[in-house]
Amino acid sequence: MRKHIVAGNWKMNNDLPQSELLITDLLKQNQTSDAEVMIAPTFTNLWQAFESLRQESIEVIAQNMHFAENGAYTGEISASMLKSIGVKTVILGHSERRAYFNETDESLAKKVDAALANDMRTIFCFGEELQDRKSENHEAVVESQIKNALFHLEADAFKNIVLAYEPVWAIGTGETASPEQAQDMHAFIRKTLADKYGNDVADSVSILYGGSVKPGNAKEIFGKPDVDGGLIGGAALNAEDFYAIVNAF
Ligand SMILES: O=C(CO)COP(=O)(O)O
Repeated sequence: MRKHIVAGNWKMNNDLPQSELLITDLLKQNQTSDAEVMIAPTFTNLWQAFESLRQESIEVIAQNMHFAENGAYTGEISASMLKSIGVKTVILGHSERRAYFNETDESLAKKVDAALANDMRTIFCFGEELQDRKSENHEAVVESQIKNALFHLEADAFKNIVLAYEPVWAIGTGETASPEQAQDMHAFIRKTLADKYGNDVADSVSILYGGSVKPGNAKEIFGKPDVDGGLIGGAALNAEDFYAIVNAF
């Protein structure tokens, strides 16, 4: 059985008091599903979030990290720094990192290696832009993003990899991929994995969907056989909305 995962990516939202408030609200919600729940606050709020949630079933994860262990990389954070405060999972390759901070498949491959070398789990994000979908190139784009950043790994590494398909045209736009579009792409991703690593690996990797998931559409999207969860942006900033999505399984 693959793990169901719902992760809230807070992006660059919430200062420390706002983060504390949202965590207080999250702790008032009831979980009725079997999903693993995660939140990814900004770096400055990670320690506080970790302390508040130490005894709870919500995992605190990071939005990004550098590939180097340490050194002259002003403004960056390493895997070992995250680990030292208890963070065990990191989101890598988000389309906003790729678009605004020049992250490439090549630099992401190094980040994935650094996370794995530190025994950290990676939620690896990828997805096509609108023009790729319009020109029916979406599968080729996604395939190359996955191959370039991940296919140097041994099969065993996929125990620590979660995939997140986030079509760029559906992020923060209110426009969602239809449940069928999500399912088609997730099945394609699983086949791409199976062709390289075999069915056992492909069937064990959780593939999340991200892009305007809301309480109103989560059930239908999560109902698809190859959708194992969601990476949630805007709706993760409200505790009730977020738990309505967590409980959509
Ligand atoms: O980018 C996302 C999660 O990483 C999705 O963001 P939205 O849910 O706001 O569309």
